[in-house]
Amino acid sequence: MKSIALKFDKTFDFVSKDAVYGYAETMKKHNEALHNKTGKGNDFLGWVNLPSSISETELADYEATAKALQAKKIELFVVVGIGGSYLGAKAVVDALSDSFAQLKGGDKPLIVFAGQNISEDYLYELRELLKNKEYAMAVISKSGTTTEPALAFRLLKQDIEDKYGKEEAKSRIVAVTDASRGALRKLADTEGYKSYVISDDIGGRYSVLTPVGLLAIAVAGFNIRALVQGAVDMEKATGVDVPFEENLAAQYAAVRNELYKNGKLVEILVNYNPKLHFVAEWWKQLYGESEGKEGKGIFPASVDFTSDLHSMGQYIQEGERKLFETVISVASPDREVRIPTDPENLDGLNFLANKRVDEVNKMAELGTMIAHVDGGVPNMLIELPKLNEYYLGQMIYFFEKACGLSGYTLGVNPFDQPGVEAYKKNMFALLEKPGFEEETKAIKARL
Ligand SMILES: O=P(O)(O)OC[C@H]1O[C@](O)(CO)[C@@H](O)[C@@H]1O
Repeated sequence: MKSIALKFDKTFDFVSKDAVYGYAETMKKHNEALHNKTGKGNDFLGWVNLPSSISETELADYEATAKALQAKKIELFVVVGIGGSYLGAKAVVDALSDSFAQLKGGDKPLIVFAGQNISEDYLYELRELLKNKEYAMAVISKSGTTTEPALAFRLLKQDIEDKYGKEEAKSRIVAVTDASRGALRKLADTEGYKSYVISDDIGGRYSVLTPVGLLAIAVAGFNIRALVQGAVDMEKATGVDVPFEENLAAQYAAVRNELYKNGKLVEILVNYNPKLHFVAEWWKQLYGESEGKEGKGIFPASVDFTSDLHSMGQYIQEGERKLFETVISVASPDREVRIPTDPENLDGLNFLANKRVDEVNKMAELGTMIAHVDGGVPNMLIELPKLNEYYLGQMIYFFEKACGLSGYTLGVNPFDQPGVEAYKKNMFALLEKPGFEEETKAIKARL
């Protein structure tokens, strides 16, 4: 089986090859700390050996639940969750789905999301849609206390019970949450929902290969075994005994840290296939929450090319020189479209006649990389042979492992997110949540 590849020669105008390879020992040490659980945040390292420890029983269970829900002829599967409790599933499902699945329909349920925002319009419009659809639901929250999904689920739970009756609704709701803590665990146990446990040692942003991601991906009709197999193979390929020269995760972590040391403060994840848009959103949470702390960290940004070359391209080419790019490139598209010859050639495009659209896309990709490097933006390339479950599984684990290594190199704990509490505290104070009386007084005095 082929593997995803990492190319970073287009960073050597900015950082030296020697400096990058000079990280070999550091990366080995950090990789050992991840595997031996001796580094910061070592109570959140359940993801390190997760792929190889997913059992046949677990996979069969997710598949059976997905089948049982599909058997109800559901048109929609509503996934209620936010952050790591939604982005992984969204990333994989979008990457594998027909671009127009929402309009074309098909025999597999579409996945829609809720609880990933607090927009009243969004919730109203979703509830209107659900009135006329057959659907089921997963409510996913590791802590079981996150406001956004809890609020959405309060509304949607009532709707599904009104539509199907309490008993049938019960068989259409799956909860994914912590084993014992949190309001969602209590609710799921009291109501008797089918439920899955997110283990304590796996943080939300590292949870896509748990039921948090796998259930929805299976309901959407994709092959979770191939996804997990890709991750298993990448777990092996980035193990402690794999030398730096062969360890893609260690190399990626080294290059981005060396670029950061040399003033490249923003990393832009680039794709040339809009199906990868949410892979970048997932990656932004993974790296942003893991590294952005203690006044440090590369800012993770993303663009969809070539679309954004016509909006953000100017800035990337000539704006502040604090950027570097990591391009995700898919070697072969799934479909073939050739450009026809036009005898009149009024549009002047006959120089492209008989070429595949992907050839034009690839030349845009190559031309852009060269232009951006010339403009002072170092470029790395992650190549996926194809956009399928197996290579996505490889890429997910590659990014996770590299993130752990990168965070340790930066000197932070890549597995906590203390900064997220600040907005929550203010929101609760403003909403006068019981227990926040002092904060309410203090914040109101500032308004
Ligand atoms: O799964 P939960 O506990 O609802 O958390 C959702 C998201 O919220 C955060 O905890 C941030 O508040 C993320 O780390 C997490 O992915």
